[in-house]
Amino acid sequence: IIGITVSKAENFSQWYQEVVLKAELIEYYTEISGFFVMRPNTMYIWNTIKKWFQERIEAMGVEETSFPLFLSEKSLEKEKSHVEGFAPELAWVTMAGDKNLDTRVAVRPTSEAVMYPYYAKWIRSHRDLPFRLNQWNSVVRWEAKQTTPFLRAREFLWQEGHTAHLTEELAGKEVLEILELYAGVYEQLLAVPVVRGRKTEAEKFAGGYYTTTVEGYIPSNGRGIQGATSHCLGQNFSKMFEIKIEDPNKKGEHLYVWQNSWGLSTRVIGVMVMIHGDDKGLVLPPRIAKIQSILIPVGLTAKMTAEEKEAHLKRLDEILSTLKSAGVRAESDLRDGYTPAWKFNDWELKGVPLRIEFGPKDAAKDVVSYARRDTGEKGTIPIADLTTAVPALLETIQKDMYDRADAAYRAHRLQITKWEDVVPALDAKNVVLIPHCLTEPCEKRIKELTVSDGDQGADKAPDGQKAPSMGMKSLCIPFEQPEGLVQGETKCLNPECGKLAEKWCMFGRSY
Ligand SMILES: O=C1CCCN[C@@H]1CCCn1cnc2cc(F)c(Cl)cc2c1=O
Ligand SMILES: [Mg+2]
Repeated sequence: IIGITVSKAENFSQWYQEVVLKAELIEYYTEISGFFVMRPNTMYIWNTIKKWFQERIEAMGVEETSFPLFLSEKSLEKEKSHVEGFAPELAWVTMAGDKNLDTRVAVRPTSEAVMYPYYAKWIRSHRDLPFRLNQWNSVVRWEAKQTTPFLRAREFLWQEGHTAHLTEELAGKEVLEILELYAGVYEQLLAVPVVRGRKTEAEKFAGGYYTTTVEGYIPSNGRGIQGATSHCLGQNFSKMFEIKIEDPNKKGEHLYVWQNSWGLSTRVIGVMVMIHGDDKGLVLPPRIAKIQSILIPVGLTAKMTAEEKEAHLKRLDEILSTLKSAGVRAESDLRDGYTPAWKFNDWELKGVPLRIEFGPKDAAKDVVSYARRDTGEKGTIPIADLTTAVPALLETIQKDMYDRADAAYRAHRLQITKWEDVVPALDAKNVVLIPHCLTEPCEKRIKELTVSDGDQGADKAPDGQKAPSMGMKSLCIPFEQPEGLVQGETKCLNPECGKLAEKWCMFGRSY
C-alpha cells in the first residue's frame, strides 16, 4: 500500500481523489464516466446516517414509500415551468430490447413528477393531512460539469421527503424541523459545522416558494458548499398537479395543499472527507467509523517463545472482547508478514479514529498504548480502565474534531462592511457576510465583480474545476443575523447597487 502521494495543501483535488480511492470508499466506474462504486466503508457511513435520520422522521410521522424509477414526458410537462433549465440533465430510455418505446421515459432526477399525480389521488380531505412520505433511493442527473466522487456524480443516493399540509404555517414548521435534522447529521454524526439559513430568490429551487439550507465551508480552498436543502413548495406544485382538499371552513370550496420537499444525499460524505482528512489519508469521526479502534500487537520479536507469543495474543484478545462489550467497534490486526509500522500507516490511511498498541512492555505494566488519529496524540490507558476510558476518549475525539472545524469556519466567515475588502477576503479563503439587497440582478453583478485571478496557486478544487478565481455566489441568508444593519439606512454593499440592504447575506466561492 502506498499512502497519499500529494499534500492536501498543495494539490487538494488530487489529494481528495487519492483519499477516497485508497481509503476504499469509492471505485471509479470506468465503463461510464460520472458514476462511482460505493464500497462497504462508504455504505457503513451512509447506513449510519440513514438509521439516525430515519428514526427521527418516523417519530415525526413520516412514512416510507418507493415510487417507480421512471417518469413520463406527460407528467414532466406539468412542471415544465421550472424543468426547462434542468432538461439537459435528464437521462431518457427510448428502447426496450431492439424495439423503440412508443414514448420515451426519463430516469428520475428527483421524484415530484412521479409522486404528485398520486398525491392528487390520495389527498382529498383535510383528514388526510398532514401527508408525509419519504423515499431512500438514487437519482440520475446527467451533469455536464466535471464530476467527482460524492460531491458531483451523475447518480447518487439520497432521501427525498415529500409532504402536504393544511396551511403555510404548518408546512413552514416542518421545513425547519427537517433542516434541524440535516444540521444534526452534519454536526452530531460527521463533526461538521453548518450555517442554517434561507436561499435568496436567485439561488432557491425555482419551482418552490422558499428554500432553507445548511451551508458548509471547506477550509482547504475557502469555498462554501450546500449541504442539504429543505424547501417549502407553497402551493406551486399542488396547483400544477391539482392536489386539493375540500376547504374545511368553506363548504363547496377547494383548498390547494401546502407542500414541502427535502433532500440529503451522499454528498455529505464528501464534505466530511474534505474537512477532516489529512496527508495520511481519511480521518473518521468516531460516531460514523465502522472500526473505531484497531488493536495492533507490537514487540513480538523472535526472542519471544511461541508460548509467550500465544499468551500475549490471548491477552490482546481479552482486551478486544472488553472493548467490544463496552460497545466500542474494535478489531485487531493480527496479519502475519506485516510490520506494526506498515499496519499503522494502513489504518491511518483508512481513518480509524483510535489505534491501540499492545506489546510486552505494556503487558508488564497492565496498560495499552494509544494514538489518536485526529491529533496524533499518544498515551497509555490502564487495562482496568479500558471500558470507561476508551468510549470517553472516542467522544472526546468526536467533539474535538467538531470544535476544530467550527473554529476554522468561524474564523473564515468574515463580516464585511467595505466593498474593497471583499475580494481580498475571498482570496484569503474566506466566505463573507455582507449587507445585501437580496435582489437577483445585484447578485448576478456581484458574481461578475468578484472574479479574480486570486493567487490560490495552481490548486484545483476536488471537482477539478479551475482554481477558485470564480466570482462569489450567495450561499444563504443566515437565520442568525449579526448586529449592525439598520433597516432603511444601511446600503447594499455592492457599490453599483444603491438599494437599501435587507439582510446580512453570506456569499462565497462555492461548489
Ligand atoms: O432538492 C430537493 C429535495 C428533494 C426533492 N426535490 C427537491 C427539488 C429538486 C430540484 N431539482 C433538481 N434537479 C433537477 C434535475 C432535473 F433534470 C429535473 Cl427535470 C428537475 C430537477 C429538480 O427539480
Ligand atoms: Mg444540479
